[in-house]
Amino acid sequence: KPSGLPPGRWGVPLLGYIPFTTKSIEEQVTELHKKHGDIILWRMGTQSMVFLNSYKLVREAFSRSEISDRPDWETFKFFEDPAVGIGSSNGTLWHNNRRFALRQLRDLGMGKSKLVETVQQQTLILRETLAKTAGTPGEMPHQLHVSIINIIWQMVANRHFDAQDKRLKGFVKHMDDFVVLSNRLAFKDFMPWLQNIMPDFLFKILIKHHDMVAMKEKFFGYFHEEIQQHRATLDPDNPRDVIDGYLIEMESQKDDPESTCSDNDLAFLVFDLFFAGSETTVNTFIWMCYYLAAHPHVQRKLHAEIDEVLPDGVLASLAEKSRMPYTEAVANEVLRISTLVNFGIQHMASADTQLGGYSIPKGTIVSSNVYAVHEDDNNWNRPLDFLPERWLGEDGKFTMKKEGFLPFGVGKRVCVGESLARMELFILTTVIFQSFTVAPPPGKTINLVPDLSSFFFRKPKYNELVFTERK
Ligand code: HEM
Repeated sequence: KPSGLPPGRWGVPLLGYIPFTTKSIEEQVTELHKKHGDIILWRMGTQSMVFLNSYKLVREAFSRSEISDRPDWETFKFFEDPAVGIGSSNGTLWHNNRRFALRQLRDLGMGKSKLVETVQQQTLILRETLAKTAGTPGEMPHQLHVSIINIIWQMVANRHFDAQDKRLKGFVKHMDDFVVLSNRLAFKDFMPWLQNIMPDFLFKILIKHHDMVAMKEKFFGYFHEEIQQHRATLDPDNPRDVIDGYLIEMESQKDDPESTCSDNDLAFLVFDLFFAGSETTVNTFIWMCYYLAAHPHVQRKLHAEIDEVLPDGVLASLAEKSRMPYTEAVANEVLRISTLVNFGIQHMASADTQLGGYSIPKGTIVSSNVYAVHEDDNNWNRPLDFLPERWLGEDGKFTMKKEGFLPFGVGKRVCVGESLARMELFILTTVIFQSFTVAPPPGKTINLVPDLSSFFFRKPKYNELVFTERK
């Protein structure tokens, strides 16, 4: 092991350190954190993975441009070289796309009534769906997924679909299949030498190369079709959505040799907004329902605030947000305690650098251990308890505490959809809990232990819920 690297697991060449244990990566990283401190190294295959366990280190690292690239992984790039879109790209193209996306999300996602109305409408559809099964135990209806996807479709392509729409069903299925297939690409990223010792056709079977390529064509076919339809009906003076916005920008740069715009880039940008914006929001709301079902006294306070500020079924818009500190506190506490994206999205060092007194060579993968930060008792009093009150000042007002809070990341690659996600959570929570009480089925309890089987998400485990209509 070269000197100067953070402490941790090095292992053997090519394979790195392979533990013989059934423990999840999160459990193992937690053990390494306890043993070695706030910065640890774990060599997985050929990849040097550094995990940062304190807020201070994460903020310092992710504010630096030399630790703001994405890994050069096929799992992120999907056979595009160099990567395009926003979530996986680097350099000037990423910069341009990030600026573009932030501008679009600022115009469409915050306060502008069109998207707020869409979120309200989609939440009302969810409310109707829940009303049909009120009083009977069941899982969170699929309509939640459909509603969240429709909100993104509306913003991106000015469209929405019926829950029964075949195209939407195909779209949701492709998205799930894509996640499963992309896991196979990890072989290419973590053990690239396999490609040199295996016949090409066998390696392609291993990573399901042909299935992935076929899936990519089908999936991206949707977006290219949508882009063509938009181009054919574009009115530059009245942009309808993100696709129109991009096409206008592309046209204005058509004579600029430095322009990074292309149809393919736009298709990936659209994909990134769907991908980054749907599972995250859906699962955060499921966590919200689970925590409220498990903590009826919190739910009662939430109901009281909703009834006071939004009497007689008045629909929430963003105007009420500042008068609903408890609702905001509940949302923040759910984001903290559930830690959905437990290792953030991976960054990569684009140059040799130093961090926390250790060397970080170019190419090192750097992850935040968000779970460690969210349960750090230097940042939080009784971190393992669900206490929305921790977000309220003595005057009862909501106080945003940034130190030690990382659900959306921090620094140069911080989530571009945070304001949209917060707006969705606010409207979903107020509209659904205005109408319903949620509880576990009689005699049962809610299991709040997360499913740690996936590297990227700390998903809620399956729990049955009973939504009961409020009088
Ligand atoms: C509760 C919901 C959400 C959570 C918890 C969440 C969390 C995150 C996290 C942890 C990152 C990685 C930051 C980093 O690399 O350091 C991220 C990036 C990103 N998020 Fe979100 N997100 C949510 C909703 C959304 C929504 C609604 C959208 C847009 C529709 C979105 C779009 C993105 C994009 C495009 C990136 C990549 C940014 C870049 O690479 O520069 N997210 N998000």
